[in-house]
Amino acid sequence: MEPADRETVTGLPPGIAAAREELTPMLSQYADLCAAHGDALVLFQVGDFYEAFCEAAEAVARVCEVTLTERSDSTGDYPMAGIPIDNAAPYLESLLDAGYRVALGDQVEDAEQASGLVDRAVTEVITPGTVVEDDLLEAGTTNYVAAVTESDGVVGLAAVDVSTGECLVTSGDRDAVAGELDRIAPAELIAGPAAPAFEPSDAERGWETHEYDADAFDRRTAAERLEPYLPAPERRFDADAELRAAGAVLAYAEYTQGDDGPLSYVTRIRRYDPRDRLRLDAAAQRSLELFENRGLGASDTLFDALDETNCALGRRCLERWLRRPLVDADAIRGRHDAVGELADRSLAREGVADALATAYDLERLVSRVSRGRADARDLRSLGRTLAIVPELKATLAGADGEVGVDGERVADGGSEAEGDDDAEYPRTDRLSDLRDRLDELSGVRELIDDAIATDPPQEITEGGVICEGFDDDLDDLRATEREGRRWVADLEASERERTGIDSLSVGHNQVHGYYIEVTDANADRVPDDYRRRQTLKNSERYVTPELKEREEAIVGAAERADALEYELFVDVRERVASETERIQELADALAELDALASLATVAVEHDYVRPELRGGSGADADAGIAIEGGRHPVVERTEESFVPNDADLPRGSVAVITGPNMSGKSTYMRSVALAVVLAQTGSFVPAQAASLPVFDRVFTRVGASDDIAGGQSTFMREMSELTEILHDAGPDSLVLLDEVGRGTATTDGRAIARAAAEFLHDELGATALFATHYHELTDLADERERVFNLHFTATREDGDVTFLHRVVPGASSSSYGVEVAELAGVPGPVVDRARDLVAAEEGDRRGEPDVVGVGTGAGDPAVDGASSRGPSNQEPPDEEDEDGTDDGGDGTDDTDASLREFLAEESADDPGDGEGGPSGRNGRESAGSRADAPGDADRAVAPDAASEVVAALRDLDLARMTPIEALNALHDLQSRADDDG
Ligand SMILES: Nc1ncnc2c1ncn2[C@@H]1O[C@H](COP(=O)(O)OP(=O)(O)OP(=O)(O)O)[C@@H](O)[C@H]1O
Repeated sequence: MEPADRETVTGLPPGIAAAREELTPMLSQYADLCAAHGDALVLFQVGDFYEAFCEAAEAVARVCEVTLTERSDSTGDYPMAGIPIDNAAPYLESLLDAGYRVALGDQVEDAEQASGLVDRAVTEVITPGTVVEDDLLEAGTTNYVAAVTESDGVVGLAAVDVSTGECLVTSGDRDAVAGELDRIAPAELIAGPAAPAFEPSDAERGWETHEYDADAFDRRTAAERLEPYLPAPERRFDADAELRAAGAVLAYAEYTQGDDGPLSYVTRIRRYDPRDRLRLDAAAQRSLELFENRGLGASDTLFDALDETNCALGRRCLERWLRRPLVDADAIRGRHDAVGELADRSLAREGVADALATAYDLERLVSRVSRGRADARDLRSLGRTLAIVPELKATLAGADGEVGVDGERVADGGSEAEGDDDAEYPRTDRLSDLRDRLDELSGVRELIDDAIATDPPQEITEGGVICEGFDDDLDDLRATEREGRRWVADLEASERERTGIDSLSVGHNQVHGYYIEVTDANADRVPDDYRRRQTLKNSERYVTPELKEREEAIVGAAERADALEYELFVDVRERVASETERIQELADALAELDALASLATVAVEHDYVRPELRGGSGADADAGIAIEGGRHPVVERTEESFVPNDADLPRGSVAVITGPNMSGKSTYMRSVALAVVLAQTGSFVPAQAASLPVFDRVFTRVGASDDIAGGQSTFMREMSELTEILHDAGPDSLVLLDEVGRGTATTDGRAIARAAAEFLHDELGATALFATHYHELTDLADERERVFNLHFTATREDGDVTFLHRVVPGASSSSYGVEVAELAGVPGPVVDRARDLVAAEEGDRRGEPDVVGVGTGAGDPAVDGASSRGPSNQEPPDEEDEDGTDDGGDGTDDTDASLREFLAEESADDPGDGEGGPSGRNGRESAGSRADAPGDADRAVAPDAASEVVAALRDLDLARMTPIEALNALHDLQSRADDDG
């Protein structure tokens, strides 16, 4: 969102610029910071507030809903608005939401020590992609800023998460980088010179793009910038564009963190090749509902189904894995091994989960530590997280009394299993490796334990953060302070005794310090050494020379102790920061362990099975998908009785799936694709058994009304997605096509669907699942070697339609539309009539005598009219189509049509007109024109009440109705038929 007045409030507000010559020293300092941060709104620390002035103040007041005040000084009268520093987060969030970048101009010297104007500097520029404040970041998520640029025809992409220090670099052609951007979904994108434009394919996961200093993308500048992070950077990247993008994104990240030099916590710059990961573009992520589900509740996503992580580190890791599943079979098997071991070892799994539940977000903590922003509580949290490491290592090595897979009890990790060393834990390389990577960092932990108080205050300048015993000087100062206070505490008793005044009391206040209070009634008994300090209504307050001396000693010791504590704290923080890299490596290991344990928990709790990975070389090279009793991981949790289905898809085969609406086609196809995605993520899969090849890309194209295409032309979108698939898919791709072609006129749609299926099979060799209502596509099974048909069925019981959700071989009856209408209770005459019309149309196409109105269609009430080869089981003895493959394009289709298609075509003025589009299918318009259409009189319309119902039936715009709307409409028609009857 770009605020309309952004340019007047970012950089130097015009009001300040106009008064440049007369500004007070403070405003002049403000003006300098504004001028240096032309793209940001500067918030300027004045005591406990961040203030903005003039037009910037107006924006802050409006966006943050705070009061706009007027300030007067030698500059003149001008508006001012401020937000409290100790509760700045919600206001900063509002400013970010309103599209501003915010520069924090902090006081960088102690106001009390400053002679004259306090020094201020911008310590951080808060932007959507570079926020580091916990309050502004969602736990367990990543927040990237990315940079793109093009060089030598290669597009480079670099992304950094400033809150954790993670940095990713890759390159490719424009499409590959677009796919990666969709996957990474940065909050902010900075574009270098010559960078192609990248629009998010999903507005809700969109990024804000802006251009950034072209110099930062310069090769030499970028290399210099990278040097402290990565020695000899020129040799580390595959492409020049990668180096430039990486240099620029780090330049931007440094700028937002106050331009204080290299970010020491960015220690892991990871270069990767998009081809090393299963490619899942935004369309696939969306239609497989990996991270979002806009149909069901927002939480009904694959990620939610898998997320049993116990800490933010693991959650981020699992998300990364799911966004970028593996393609290397050994790496995948490594994860499966570990998941399997954790699934088998319930004690270890639970131990890991319990320990990790107490882990803090180590990545964000350590980045705060190395930025010098961590407080004492952060260090304590870090220490507590380190404390779980020994426990985790022991748990992985086999806790006391752990029961082995074979049911044998395993003590202390020792082996008791059948004389082999199987029971040595961890059993798998992956978990052993993880255990070895669990660095106890005992030095850091002991330092924190020894130095930092157990429950320290948030403020690090006011004492109470360093433990006693850590530093002798500090202990001495605290002892002096304590001794002084004890003396004061005893003073009351001793003075009462000395003076004989029982009501004498000793107290303290901020202004006057310690005092001895005596009521006026006892004034005459006050000793000579008392000096009056304050007069109250009925009493006087005094000090004695000794009390004053003690007070000075106490205050002096306390102040020096506070200052020393701060120094000690900063020193401890720096010592911890010097171990940043090791802590980050530990964070990685904890994250992976949590993600693996989460996958194991899901596998156990939801009865997943380890998939066998096939493919590669030898006899297995052509192995395809073989799933027994597969389930949809999300739908099975919401559907009380989910029906498992098998999937047997040889490599390069195309399954044409037919069946009524709502019968389960989409769910089935998605279950298959999700099994592939899950397996390559390292997860087990929801099935009884699964054997899967490793795919390199999953493509999906779901039907127009299943898609959330906003205001776009759905057909156009459908076709561009199809284009991408037909360009890019290959033998290692899995393709899901759900009702391709339904967004346009039936004849065209059918032709496109068929041609696409043929191309997938003949040219691309991709493994594909193709759900369609175009029954003619089932003919392909006769014509193509690796095309086969599957269908879904429904039955009726006591008048209720029941979808069996079971996939069976063969094609469904071509007229399932009519049969579902019958099952739903559409009156008999209408169903019969519809059946006649279908038969007539089929007859017409085959040049048979017109059967319209003859009323042949008794039909079989069971919908499961499977025929393994295409046409309806109600057809007259089949006369083989002569050219059943290829005339879709001319509009004179020679195959049968379902009722729905028939009606849709009937409503178009010219069935051969490919321009029909959605408006050509508007039932209402075409019904009007039909009355005058030549030949209409020939069409026998039943002379009874049903004719009205038939007319209404025609008026339905089936192509645009949801299944529920269709059922409601049928219900309505039925009521009307009943009324008429
Ligand atoms: N195997 C199954 N077991 C139980 N319920 C299922 C199963 N498959 C699907 N369903 C239920 O049926 C509903 C419809 O399924 P789905 O959307 O897959 O049907 P469809 O045939 O693709 O429909 P359409 O052709 O209208 O897109 C789902 O929302 C789900 O609740």
